[in-house]
Amino acid sequence: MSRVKICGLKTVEEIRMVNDLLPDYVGFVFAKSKRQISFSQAIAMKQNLSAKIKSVGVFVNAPKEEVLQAASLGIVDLLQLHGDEDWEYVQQIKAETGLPVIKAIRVRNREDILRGEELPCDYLLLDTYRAGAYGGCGEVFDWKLIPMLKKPFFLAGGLNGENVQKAVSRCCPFAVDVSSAVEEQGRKSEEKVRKFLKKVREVQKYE
Ligand SMILES: O=C(O)c1ccccc1NCC(=O)[C@H](O)[C@H](O)COP(=O)(O)O
Repeated sequence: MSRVKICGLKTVEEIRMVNDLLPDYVGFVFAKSKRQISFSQAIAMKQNLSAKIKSVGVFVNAPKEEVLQAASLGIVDLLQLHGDEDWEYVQQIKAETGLPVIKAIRVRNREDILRGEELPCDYLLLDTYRAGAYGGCGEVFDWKLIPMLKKPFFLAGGLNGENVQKAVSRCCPFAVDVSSAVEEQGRKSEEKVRKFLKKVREVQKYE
């Protein structure tokens, strides 16, 4: 049964909306992005978030102190490292925060994914590679590149209400992750999030 992460929420209103729909995870983007939020925004959002939904802090090559601060503020239940963080960085963040770590891999080829498996993280997140952008691009990568993996993985990159059932059946991810396709004018759309969740839950009913 694939879980669902809705990434890039920016407001308490969006939090109230997902509290009714209950995805498994929401992502708070602290990296430079059109979806970037501050720690004080995240505090208000986490205070209003249902205890049934876990919050994931998304960082790109951040100073370790920044990640440790987010962990100590209690605004994140998991950490997503979405940049070029190496083995030592991942290991240190995991040891010092005690939080589960998701390491994002921007996939160009199968070797990128296999190298990711060697990192001391709890989960991988497989996303589309696009030069000059770290994430949230809304583009699909070639799922045929995904090998058999030992680690559970989040599948990201251009997922939407039309392709997510195929993605779940073909790739069997631990979770699917979406951002761009559930937005309307830069905000998460209730209708699109609802449809995405329905599609994921539907495919699993028939398996
Ligand atoms: O979403 C962003 O703006 C972002 C910026 C920098 C690093 C990571 C970012 N997002 C991480 C995610 O987990 C997204 O959900 C993932 O990249 C998929 O996005 P999309 O293809 O738009 O569904």
